[in-house]
Amino acid sequence: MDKLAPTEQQRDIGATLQVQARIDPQQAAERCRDFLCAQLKASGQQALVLGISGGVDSTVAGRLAQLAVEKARQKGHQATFVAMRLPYGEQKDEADAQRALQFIEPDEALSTDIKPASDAMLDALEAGGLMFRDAAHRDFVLGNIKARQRMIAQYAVAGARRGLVVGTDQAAEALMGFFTKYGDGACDVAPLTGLSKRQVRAVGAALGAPGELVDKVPTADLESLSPMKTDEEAFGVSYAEIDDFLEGKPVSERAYRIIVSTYSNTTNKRNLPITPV
Ligand SMILES: Nc1ncnc2c1ncn2[C@@H]1O[C@H](COP(=O)(O)OP(=O)(O)OC[C@H]2O[C@@H]([n+]3cccc(C(=O)O)c3)[C@H](O)[C@@H]2O)[C@@H](O)[C@H]1O
Ligand SMILES: Nc1ncnc2c1ncn2[C@@H]1O[C@H](COP(=O)(O)OP(=O)(O)OP(=O)(O)O)[C@@H](O)[C@H]1O
Ligand SMILES: [Mg+2]
Repeated sequence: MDKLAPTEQQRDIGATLQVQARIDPQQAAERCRDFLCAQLKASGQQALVLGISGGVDSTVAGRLAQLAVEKARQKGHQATFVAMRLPYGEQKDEADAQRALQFIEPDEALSTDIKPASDAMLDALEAGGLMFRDAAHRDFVLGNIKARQRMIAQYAVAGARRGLVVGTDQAAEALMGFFTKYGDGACDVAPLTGLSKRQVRAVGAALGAPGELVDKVPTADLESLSPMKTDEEAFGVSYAEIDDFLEGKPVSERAYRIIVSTYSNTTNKRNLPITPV
């Protein structure tokens, strides 16, 4: 299929999301690690906190966080990385999450099941009169409750340990608005900002992450009725096309149309709350 030459609008969006067409993965890894180390010191906090799902983004951000606290300690600062397993009941890819933890080697690993609290909130909303169109609608709303429950858990630990919550948002998710507002979108530091998905994978490979995690098919895995649903299924375009768009390369007309309209429809998710002044 014919591809469209990159447009000015495409270049503007790539620049807004701070994407570079090419990166040196080793240098990018060092930059992200040093960023986290510097923010820890500048904030006067003593810990980094991050949920580890078994997906590539948290594998990479988690290893960077561990390297950052090790560097901070070398410089004489008190610093700990707390990795959190936050499954909703039993997680289908738990083995990948354990593999990620083995690779990251966090100072500390905590595990909290978010199912009881998530289900209790949905039950209470329904008891209070909230109704849904159908089972799929209810399941989608519960998915965002799960993401926000993980946010609550991470901020509780950050509060308890004088920590900063690390976010895993990268340019592909930012472009598609593919995160839960104030759920996984909420964080204090976001080291993967500006990286396309393939660049995140390249940083993971440079860090020595296991191949099966580096190449793993991305899933938000929030919908109980569609477990392990792939992000690409939800988007209707592939990450390769999203990355090409971000890196200023030609993409198909269909991909261009979907990406630009999704970006436009999710503007509010990348902005601060709307105010009257
Ligand atoms: N125009 C506007 N101006 C200001 N605010 C606006 C707005 N339109 C909606 N809103 C607000 O935004 C809310 C909708 O945003 P939000 O609550 O985020 O919900 P929404 O974008 O509908 O759903 C989140 C999407 O992100 C995906 N996700 C979530 C978490 C993790 C991952 C992953 O990749 O791992 C993916 C998830 O599968 C789902 O497709 C509305 O309920 C409303 O409160
Ligand atoms: N089951 C989980 N346990 C712990 N943290 C989780 C879990 N699910 C999601 N998270 C947190 O939410 C973030 C957003 O999820 P997302 O799916 O975008 O990233 P990922 O799973 O790390 O990578 P990928 O997007 O490739 O699946 C994760 O990076 C992680 O910090
Ligand atoms: Mg995931």
